[in-house]
Amino acid sequence: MGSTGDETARIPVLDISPSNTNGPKQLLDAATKYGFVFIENNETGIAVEDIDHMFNLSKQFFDSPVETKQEVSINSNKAGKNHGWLSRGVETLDPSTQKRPDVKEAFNIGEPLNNHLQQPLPHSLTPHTQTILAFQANCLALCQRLLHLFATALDLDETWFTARHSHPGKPTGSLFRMLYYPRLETDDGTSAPNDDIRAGAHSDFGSLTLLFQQRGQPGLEIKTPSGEWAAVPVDPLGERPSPGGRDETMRQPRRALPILVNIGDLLDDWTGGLLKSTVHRVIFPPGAGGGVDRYSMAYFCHPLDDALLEPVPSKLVQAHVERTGRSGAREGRVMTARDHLMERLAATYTLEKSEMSGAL
Ligand SMILES: O=C(O)CCC(=O)C(=O)O
Ligand SMILES: [Fe+2]
Repeated sequence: MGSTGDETARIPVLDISPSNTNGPKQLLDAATKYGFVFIENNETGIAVEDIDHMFNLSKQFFDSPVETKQEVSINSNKAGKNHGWLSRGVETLDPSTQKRPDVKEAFNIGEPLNNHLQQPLPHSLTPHTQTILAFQANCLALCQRLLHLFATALDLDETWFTARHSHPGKPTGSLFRMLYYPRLETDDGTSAPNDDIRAGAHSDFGSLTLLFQQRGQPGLEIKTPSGEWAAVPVDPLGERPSPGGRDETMRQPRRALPILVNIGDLLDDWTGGLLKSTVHRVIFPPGAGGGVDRYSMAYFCHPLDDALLEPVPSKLVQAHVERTGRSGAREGRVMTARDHLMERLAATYTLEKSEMSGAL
């Protein structure tokens, strides 16, 4: 499984507001070096109240009785494939090393079509449908902003990626996922890490992932090029000491946490590996962090189902493809984004021999 390093991952924190004219280049550099980047959650981001609201809804859902969650189970007839609630023990993200399934629950909500969700919500969430739709729309808008910056940095037509990720009435593979990792319960009341893991090592399937975390609930790690695991901070900016030495933080409005962004396998393949998808996992952190529940939310952004993974007409990408010999095509055939997703899901099904599994 690899040892947990003491290291904290050095992931850059970027300002992508229009006033930062170096934004596109800084974003491309981070994506090619680390595959992970924090985005300052300023006017270009998502309101902290909206994120808090979604975390409250998520907690409310995971706290609800198991029968309520069962109604929207991923295995129930009502929910479409990949959509719905995954109970603890259903998903094993790294079957090659894990003795036991991931210690987590998840609720997968597919991308709305024409502003309508394509699956039933549990009763506790139905009154909040508009809030959820608005949050998904905000996540998509942030991904589109990032894809626009990537196109600029790669010297492409600025809509090259965005046009392939969203079009009214057309389905995509995008998915919004609420995650709940219960704290570790041990017989003696300690929270010492054992063989259990919250989410096994994996890389994400799509183009970009946005990850929302909460203060005091660490656990995410990324694999560094040397093969060590490095902790991803929840708050890479930390609390800055006030000049007078007094703790001013209590009197100030709560600062929004930067949003974590990572590159998925599809964008890695599409760019011949120029943009890197990086392996990551979620652990019970040693010490106090392992003894607290962790809630996170991920938005997995995927292209339109029928988007062709044709060569990206950028000199930078083409030079990289020539070096690596990799492209979005299989045996010379240009795939669609949907083919790409199905190929990944099929590989995961075979590994796990379960009806539904795998990161999206
Ligand atoms: O919860 C997290 O921090 C990460 C979740 C994740 O990597 C995934 O669901 O793909
Ligand atoms: Fe992931």
